[in-house]
Amino acid sequence: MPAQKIISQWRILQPIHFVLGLLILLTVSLLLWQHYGMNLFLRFDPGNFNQISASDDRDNEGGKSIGLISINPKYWRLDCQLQKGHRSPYCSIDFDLSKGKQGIDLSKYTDITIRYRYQNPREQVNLVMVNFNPEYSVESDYRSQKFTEVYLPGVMGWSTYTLKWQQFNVASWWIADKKIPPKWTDNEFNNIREIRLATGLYPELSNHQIDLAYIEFRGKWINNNTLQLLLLLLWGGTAAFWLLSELRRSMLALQRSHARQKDLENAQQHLQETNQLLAERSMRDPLTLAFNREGLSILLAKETPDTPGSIIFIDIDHFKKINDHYGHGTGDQVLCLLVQHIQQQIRPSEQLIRLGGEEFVLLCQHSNLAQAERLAEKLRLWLFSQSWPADIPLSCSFGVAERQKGERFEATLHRADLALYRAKAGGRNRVEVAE
Ligand SMILES: Nc1nc2c(ncn2[C@@H]2O[C@H](COP(=O)(O)OP(=O)(O)OP(=O)(O)O)[C@@H](O)[C@H]2O)c(=O)[nH]1
Repeated sequence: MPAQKIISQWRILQPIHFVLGLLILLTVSLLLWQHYGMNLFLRFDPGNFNQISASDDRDNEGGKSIGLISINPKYWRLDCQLQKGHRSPYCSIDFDLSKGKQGIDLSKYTDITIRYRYQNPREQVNLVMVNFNPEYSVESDYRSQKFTEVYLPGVMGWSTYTLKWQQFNVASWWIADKKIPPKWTDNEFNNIREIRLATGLYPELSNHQIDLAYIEFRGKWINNNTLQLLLLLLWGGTAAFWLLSELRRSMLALQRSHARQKDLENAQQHLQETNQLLAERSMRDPLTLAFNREGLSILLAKETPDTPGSIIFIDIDHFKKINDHYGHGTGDQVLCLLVQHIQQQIRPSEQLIRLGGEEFVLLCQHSNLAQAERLAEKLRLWLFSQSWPADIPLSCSFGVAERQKGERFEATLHRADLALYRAKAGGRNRVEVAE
């Protein structure tokens, strides 16, 4: 595969893929390390431990048993004469683990291995962990410490047993004697001050001999449960972080998309307004801003031949002379002014159209002939009374026609034009009504 292709394939990977890869690698490494390494080990044997002694029931409730310890290179030997006297005669090998007042935390170990032999196979041995906890223990009372024990079979030959802490039980005599509340009756191994290997329950009152080669403790720096919790937190934390960042990314994308949509809407609205403006402009005469012929046809498109109303044809008298005497610019000013004056006098429903040159038409949709004539007369007087550029004496002629039922607009316009013609012919500055 060419290098280019490999690089382009790597590029499609996102940070989350690298994080996932890293997590998987870390998880597998931790699991393997925990399984094959992270070992904790503690061993007591005659070669490495000498804080050992024998104890028995003498000086205690009338006990008369005698326990003696001897040390061989490979094991400790307890010789014990059990004798009647104590309610439960015993001898034991005691491991003193306390340094000052501090014991050893054995709870981090999971496997306890013991190797021993017992000359009397009908008996049991009693392995006891003695834990000090100020909640229920006092320094002055040895028996106030918690006694957690397990019973193992007496075996003739060397035997090795591996135990778990769950196989130990808090001694029932200790709970009963000390009236221990239930919350302190669970196993505890975090401050072990002494380990004892003693003769069992109700032993035969005779000579006993127990040889102990070693006691070993094995465990892991991180136990299974802690490791599982750690991995759970690692994966859960990463997943939560990833979900939150994805959520944030989606929200930002949504915000961006909303902003884009808003921009589009604004642009669309602007376009619509521009279109409307352009359409509006195309309907208007650019000089006077009255409707033009295009505007007229759009206005008429909304009408039917049955739409009632009247038309007033307006024409400036002798406009050519104004142009000739005062110039085309003044003529333009007069046209604009004329439109402004007419707009002031008409209703919103009445529309003024410049047909061309100095010819205008006023559409009066709601007026009959008499009303339109009155309006034409009013406009004539109004325009005649206005002052015009260069004090031009300006007058207009008007031709009025009412739309007949079913009559086309052009026909009405023609009749109004004829009336206008008559107004011109009749001396101008007057209103004529169509027949
Ligand atoms: N200033 C100016 N003059 C225009 C415009 N359009 C047309 N005209 C002029 O308007 C004049 C119209 O003249 P005529 O049709 O003879 O009409 P008139 O002089 O008003 O005479 P009567 O209508 O008979 O009273 C012409 O001189 C045109 O050049 C325009 O947009 N601006």
